[in-house]
This record gives sequence, C-alpha cells and structure tokens, in this order.
Amino acid sequence: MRVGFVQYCPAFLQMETNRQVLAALLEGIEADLLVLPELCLTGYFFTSSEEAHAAAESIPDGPTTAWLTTLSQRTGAILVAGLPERDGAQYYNSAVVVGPRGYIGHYRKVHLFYEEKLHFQAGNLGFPVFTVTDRSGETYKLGVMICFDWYFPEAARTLALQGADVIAHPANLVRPDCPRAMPIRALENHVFTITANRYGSESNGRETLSFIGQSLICDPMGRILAQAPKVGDAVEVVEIHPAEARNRRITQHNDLFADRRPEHYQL
Ligand SMILES: NC(=O)CCCC(N)=O
Repeated sequence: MRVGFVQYCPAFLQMETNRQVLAALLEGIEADLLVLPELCLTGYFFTSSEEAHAAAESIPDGPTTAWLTTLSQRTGAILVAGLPERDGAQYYNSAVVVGPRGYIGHYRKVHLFYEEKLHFQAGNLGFPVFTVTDRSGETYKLGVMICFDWYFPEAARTLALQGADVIAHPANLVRPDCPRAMPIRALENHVFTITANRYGSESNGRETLSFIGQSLICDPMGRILAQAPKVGDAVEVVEIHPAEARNRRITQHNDLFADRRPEHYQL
C-alpha cells in the first residue's frame, strides 16, 4: 500500500489558489492514502474568531469535502485533510477522511493549541478509527489526530488500542520537537504514522508564527521512512504493509498491549 504526505505553504484564506496549488502538486501522484496539513486550504493564524468562523464550513456538506472527493477520484487515494468546521453554532479544528466515493468520517481536534482556544471548541468525537480499503481491496484501520494531539501520548495510544494500523496526522507545527517525537509515538504504539506539516509563516497582526515543515512517515519500529525538508513543497509516497502494525509481539513472552497493566496506571 502506498501512503504519503503533502507538504506545502498555503496562501492565507486564498482557498481557490490553494486548491489549484494542491491539485498541481498531486498531478500524476498515485497512492492509496495521502495526508494533507491541518487547516490546509485556509491557513492557520486567524486574526479573529469572526475570521475563523467565516472560513469554517459544514462536514460533510461543505465545499472542501466535495473538492477532496474529486481529488480522491483523480488520485485513487483516500485523503485526510484539515479544515475549520462549523456545526450549528459550534466551531472545531477538524480533519475529514474522504475516498473516491466521498465522505468516510471526520475528527475534531481534541487538544487545541494556543489561540485555537479562542476560535474553536475542543473536539467532542473522541478518537475515532475508520476501517478503510486500499486500491487492492486490502482493509486497514485508519486513525486521525491533529498537530498538538501528538504531545499527549494518550491520543496515539487511544487510536492504537482501538486497532489503528496507520495514524494520519495533519499538522501545522511551529515548535521544533514533533519530528523528534513521532518515531517514538510510532514505536510505542507499533503503528505507522504520517505527519503532513506546512511550511512558511503567518502573522495575525500581533505576532508571526513560522511553520517547521519536516513532514514525516514513521513505521512501527520507529524508523523514518520519508521526511521532508524544513522549507519547500514535498509529496513523498512510500510502500507500507499495514498488517505489520498488528504483530505487537516483542519477545516470545511479551506482547506490547497484552503486557499493559492499566490497573497500575494513574488516571
Ligand atoms: N498547530 C499546532 O497544534 C501546533 C502545536 C505545537 C507544535 N508542536 O508545533
């Protein structure tokens, strides 16, 4: 199965421009799963909640889910992409999972970072895992977390305990540490992880954030299978076998999850 990330620099609130840039980057790309960044068409650093809410849309009825469906039909890939979501009077920093036949599911970022807390509610869908099928007909379990969720081991662990083989991780990373941590998130949960970050910088009129690029794909042994530079567009696709995530036997006496002792873990 071919999986990959799409790293690029969105133009703030220039959704049509960003759709064209992403479509061009994916021209000729064939994959089973592609992960795009957090807030991938809008950009990140909103100047106000009004601005964030004006850019938000419903899932699955909004335009971004529809656009991703056409992109999925063109590439054959399942796509995971971040967008601001409106659900009635509530707003979330979300990621949608789309295949060639349309909407599969979505996730609402549980751990909001910095000024996201001014604009969005914390996610209320938990950490759902989706059973999806690649182009060969092989099914696997796909979990989703967004950016700052990586900082909380419980996020990836909850997805892995629910059977996720692959964790899609749309991101807008600004701190330097996530690329060092993701190999360990993959290793400690024995899963594949695909972190799709953006690069460039954005100002909200009061301060400027610089995004660190370095998108990366990790395997269940904590090896980095692909990594993008700090700056520049990058679409990297690698071959993986999701079933490798299901054998969590470490020695003939040790299984990673069977050996857990939650009765001793403080809540
Ligand atoms: N957009 C974000 O959640 C940034 C999280 C902090 C970091 N790791 O950069």
